[in-house]
Amino acid sequence: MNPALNDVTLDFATLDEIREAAVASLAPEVTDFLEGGAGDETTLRRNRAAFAKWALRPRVMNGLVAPSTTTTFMGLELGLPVLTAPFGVDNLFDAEGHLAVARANERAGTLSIVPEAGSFSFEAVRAASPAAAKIAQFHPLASDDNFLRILSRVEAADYEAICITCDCPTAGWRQRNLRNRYVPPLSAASGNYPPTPDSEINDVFGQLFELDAPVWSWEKLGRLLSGTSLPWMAKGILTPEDGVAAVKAGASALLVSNHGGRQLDGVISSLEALPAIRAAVGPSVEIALDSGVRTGSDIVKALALGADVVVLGRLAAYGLAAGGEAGVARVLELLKQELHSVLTLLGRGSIADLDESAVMPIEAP
Ligand SMILES: Cc1cc2nc3c(=O)[nH]c(=O)nc-3n(C[C@H](O)[C@H](O)[C@H](O)COP(=O)(O)O)c2cc1C
Ligand SMILES: O=C(O)C(=O)c1ccccc1
Repeated sequence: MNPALNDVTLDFATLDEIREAAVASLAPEVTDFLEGGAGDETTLRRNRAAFAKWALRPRVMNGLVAPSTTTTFMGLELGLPVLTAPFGVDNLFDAEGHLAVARANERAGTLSIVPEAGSFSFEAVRAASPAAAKIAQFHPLASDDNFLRILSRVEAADYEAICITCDCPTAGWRQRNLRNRYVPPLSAASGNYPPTPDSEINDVFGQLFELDAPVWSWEKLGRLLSGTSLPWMAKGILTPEDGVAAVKAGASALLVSNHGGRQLDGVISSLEALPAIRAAVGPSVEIALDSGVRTGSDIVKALALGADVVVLGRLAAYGLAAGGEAGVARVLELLKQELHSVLTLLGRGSIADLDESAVMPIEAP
């Protein structure tokens, strides 16, 4: 964050202004790292195009009063059907990183998914905001011992749910970073791995830079998580087959995601993937969706097509870069206001009222 922006943060009138302020405050190679995708960025573009292929179907004059946006996800209460995404190397965007993200979520009544590869430890983020830092994300990478050690820390710090990132055994082929000769600093991803002689940081995140990294199995993941009483969600699901496999391994929730177009270029958008995954796992499995969510009407479309909540990656990071805690809080506030406007104009009194009748497929404009 540019400190000069501090006192004007609440003047941000639109989410686009927040993105512009973020880009203005970051070095160009950091902006490319944040905004870029893998390969030709086909999937990155597709994530946005997918939302434009659905129109809203409003019902008017139905006597509704102010819409309700409260819900629950994985047993946790939310004022909005929104979580912020686990994004690593967060002190590249603001010195307070996920401490600020969690505090902003607390202000909005939403929750933060706290990353293993963040600049602050799970314990520190939880302490900064026990009300919002309730879900810890970690990677099925490197040794079983390290995975179980992280799990124990998350349990001891009183996190209430877990998110396992399943689509990132190795980093995607990110051409902007290659052209910029840019690799984000390992130190910014080391909040959970302070540099001691026996630190395993290089085992865990070193694997992200290996091309032929070993990939875990559902069977192994399910076995290592069988000892925890915390519910877990599988992040990075794009097919009904993997949705069903994750549930079989013990997941109670799925995060339908292509990692914001940053992993395998050429895959479908998460919004396109969602309906078949919902159909395959049925109504009892909770589903979150990320990758391309940028507006209140995007939230409505994702929920109408089968998601229970959405997760914000770039939008949260833009807020952080534009104004630290206040910037993220402003992102969440503007989204909430837009969501209220859209629900009222759509004639839906609560997010539970969002089903397929709220949308129709159209030719992309
Ligand atoms: C800078 C950055 C860092 C990220 N780091 C992680 C990470 O450490 N773990 C993870 O599971 N996903 C990570 N992601 C992916 C996000 O959790 C999320 O899936 C993605 O940003 C959603 O798409 P969106 O940015 O279009 O909202 C990262 C994303 C960005 C932009
Ligand atoms: O950049 C990413 O998408 C990502 O997942 C990540 C993972 C570890 C450290 C930093 C970013």
